[in-house]
Amino acid sequence: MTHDPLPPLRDVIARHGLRASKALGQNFILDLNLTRRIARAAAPFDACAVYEVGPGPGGLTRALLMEGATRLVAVERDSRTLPALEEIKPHGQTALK
Ligand SMILES: C[S@@+](CC[C@H](N)C(=O)[O-])C[C@H]1O[C@@H](n2cnc3c(N)ncnc32)[C@H](O)[C@@H]1O
Repeated sequence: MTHDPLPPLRDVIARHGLRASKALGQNFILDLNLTRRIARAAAPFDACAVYEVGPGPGGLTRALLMEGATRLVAVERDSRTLPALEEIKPHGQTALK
């Protein structure tokens, strides 16, 4: 996906009642321009499997998909974020653990 077809991350976070937990070191990046810059710094993803540790609600995950990651495995310890991550799943070959 080259554009973001998903609702704004801020809305997704609100809809799922997510709050960043200090105990889990959480800090969710809402700025898609910033997450895309981060993802671009790691690109290109041709023929790569991308492993993302700690996607939270998926801000960087979306950006990785938009910048060309087609095989993405995201591992998150906070199960509260899984419903938000599930919304991203149909937009890439994404595995959630
Ligand atoms: C700073 S937040 C990053 C959030 C996200 N990447 C973003 O784009 O905003 C770090 C994330 O790592 C997760 N985390 C912390 N320890 C972890 C672990 N051992 N395995 C998987 N996820 C972990 C936290 O629950 C949190 O969601």
